[in-house]
Amino acid sequence: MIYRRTFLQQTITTGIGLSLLNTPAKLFAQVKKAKVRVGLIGVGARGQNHLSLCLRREDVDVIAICDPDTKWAIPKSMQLISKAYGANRKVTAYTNGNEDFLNMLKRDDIDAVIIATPWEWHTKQAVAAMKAGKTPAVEVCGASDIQECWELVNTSESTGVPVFGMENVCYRRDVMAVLNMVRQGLFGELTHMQGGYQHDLRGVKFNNGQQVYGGGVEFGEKAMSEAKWRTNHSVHRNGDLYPTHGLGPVNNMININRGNRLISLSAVATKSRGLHKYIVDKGGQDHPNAKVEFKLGDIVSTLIRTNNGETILLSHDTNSPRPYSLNFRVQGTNGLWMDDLDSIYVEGKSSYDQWEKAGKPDEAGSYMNRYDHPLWKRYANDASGAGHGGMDWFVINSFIESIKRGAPYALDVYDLATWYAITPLSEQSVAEGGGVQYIPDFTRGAWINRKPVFALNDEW
Ligand SMILES: NC(=O)c1ccc[n+]([C@@H]2O[C@H](COP(=O)([O-])OP(=O)(O)OC[C@H]3O[C@@H](n4cnc5c(N)ncnc54)[C@H](O)[C@@H]3O)[C@@H](O)[C@H]2O)c1
Repeated sequence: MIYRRTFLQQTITTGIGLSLLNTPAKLFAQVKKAKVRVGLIGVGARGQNHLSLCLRREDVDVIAICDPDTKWAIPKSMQLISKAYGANRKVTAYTNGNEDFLNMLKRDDIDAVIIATPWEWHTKQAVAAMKAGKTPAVEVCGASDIQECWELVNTSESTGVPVFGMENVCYRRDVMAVLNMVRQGLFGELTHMQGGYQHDLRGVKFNNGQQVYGGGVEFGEKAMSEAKWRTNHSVHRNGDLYPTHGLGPVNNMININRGNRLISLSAVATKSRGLHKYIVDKGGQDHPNAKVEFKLGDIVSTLIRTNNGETILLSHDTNSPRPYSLNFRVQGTNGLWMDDLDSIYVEGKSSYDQWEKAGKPDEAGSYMNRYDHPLWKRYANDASGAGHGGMDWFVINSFIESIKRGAPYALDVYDLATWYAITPLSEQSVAEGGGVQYIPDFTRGAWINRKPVFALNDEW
């Protein structure tokens, strides 16, 4: 067990002053370590990415993996492990059904776990990890209900075990350069932001059971990887099911949970057409899945209001043919950046009413070059070849370096709970025709004094 209980948690567990249970435990203390011993829960498509990155690092020992899929996930992961570690080093695989992660968590030689499982497992597994004294890094999604978000926060506070939220887009190179621009005041005072998940997932939501992507229109038991579980969320739910890629990055720009907070949202959805059409186009009108009624609207728009007066528009658009875009727009009193058109406008610098190109980090003199974030300047080579243009390296690096240094996570349990909460609240809002939903303050008031910690320098 690597976690020292802080004074605050000692006070709670010794029963002096129960009212402290309502105070956020900001004092999570990790013990510094030279090497982090990691277990992975869920080694499907995403878990294998994380596994590869862990295997590349000299400061990580992969101790165990856990996944009930012995046909694909476990053999593929074991191949990666033996390629990196050779035949003599033993890494244990826990494969005995959905609850075997509990056995993995009983080990006393694991410090941290990475959770990359279907959405419905994240909270259960993160809570069990915290209770077992292992600090979890949890993949992104949205919660099933608000209670889940509170469970994450309450367990983290009561056990003193910190949680890392694996929002990799926060580490995207252009997004970090824009964060740098924001912090240097280029856009003036921010007023409005946009972000979202606009990704044609039809080939992810359906496959033929033999390959991860496309090749058929099956989902559920006849399919593999995400089509096995993710598509069912589109059958039963109507809201922003994947809010974090758009929200996480812009939250860092306006210091959400650190001097600012999300207050309320209102969401609306279009009709649902794309998934049904895809099944008919690819599988024919007579395919049994052509009878499935999908609840998820093709495009869900969620408008969020913050305490400090900004608005954030999130879009969730995963059922239609379209090129990938996270739809970022970051706008202030002095100008704005939009990623779709690679465009930027800064009053006093840009010609009146004319967009400029934001450019690329390797284009001398471009905005992206001049404002390239110090972390990327320092670590671009280490990140090279890692998933999603390198940002996946940064997310693992941030998790591991924080543990090694005994430092607070840059993306913590309050961030995770806030991101996750958007999903059930947007579902509720859509069901009420756009009715306003209030977003809980998971910090219980501590946001007023908490200070920004995300990527303040070039360290990690
Ligand atoms: N941040 C990103 O860019 C990004 C990209 C892809 C996926 N993800 C997220 O990663 C997570 C996993 O997605 P994926 O694409 O790897 O899906 P996947 O279906 O390929 O992998 C999930 C794995 O979890 C395993 N699993 C299911 N129940 C389990 C349990 N009870 N215990 C242990 N393992 C269990 C499955 O057998 C499967 O191998 C999801 O939350 C997804 O949204 C994030």
